Amino acid sequence: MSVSRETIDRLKEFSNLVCRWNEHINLVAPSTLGLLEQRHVEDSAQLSELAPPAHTWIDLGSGGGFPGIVISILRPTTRVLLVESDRRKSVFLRTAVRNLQLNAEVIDQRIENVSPRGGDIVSARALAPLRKLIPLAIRHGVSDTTYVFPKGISYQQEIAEAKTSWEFDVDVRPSKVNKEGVILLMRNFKRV
Ligand SMILES: C[S@@+](CC[C@H](N)C(=O)[O-])C[C@H]1O[C@@H](n2cnc3c(N)ncnc32)[C@H](O)[C@@H]1O
Repeated sequence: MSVSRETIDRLKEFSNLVCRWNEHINLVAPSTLGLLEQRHVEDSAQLSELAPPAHTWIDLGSGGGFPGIVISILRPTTRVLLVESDRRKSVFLRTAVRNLQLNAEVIDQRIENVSPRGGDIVSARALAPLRKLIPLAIRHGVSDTTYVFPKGISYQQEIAEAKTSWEFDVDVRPSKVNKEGVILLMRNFKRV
């Protein structure tokens, strides 16, 4: 990842905040905290490299800010909306947005209840299998939205399952961080 010194400092500031809050709430699995930068920060940052430019990026189920806060640090001119229904996590996300003065908004509601927001990009990491994720995500997209979903080893099975209900274009990119993982760049969903 080639970014400015200032951006690296902001990513470090965010990682430090995650570590401090993780003593009180489970933002990331404690077993992954030692590898926070690689497992979570770089894994999130690679989504920004793969996705096209955007005015609005909507991250569903942002949890501890992955990828939403990382995207907002890397893309300061993109408006990032972070949807997270867990009250304590949304308080954490608001604290991160305020401390880092990010161009981002936290929506502390269930995705199903949020009015459609028309994102140029919609992302979700570790939220749900594709067949459940697609209906949640497409409510927040428009006709040319790119959907960015990091997935693990069972991604082919998830795609096959989703194809029983949906037609779509999918571009499968290897993850730079997880050798069994991929990033799905999806577009043009239509009900079968
Ligand atoms: C497994 S965590 C993943 C968090 C983060 N994206 C990551 O990769 O570390 C899933 C998150 O989605 C949130 N979530 C699950 N279902 C949701 C819903 N229907 N609406 C809003 N948030 C939801 C949970 O509270 C949780 O923080």
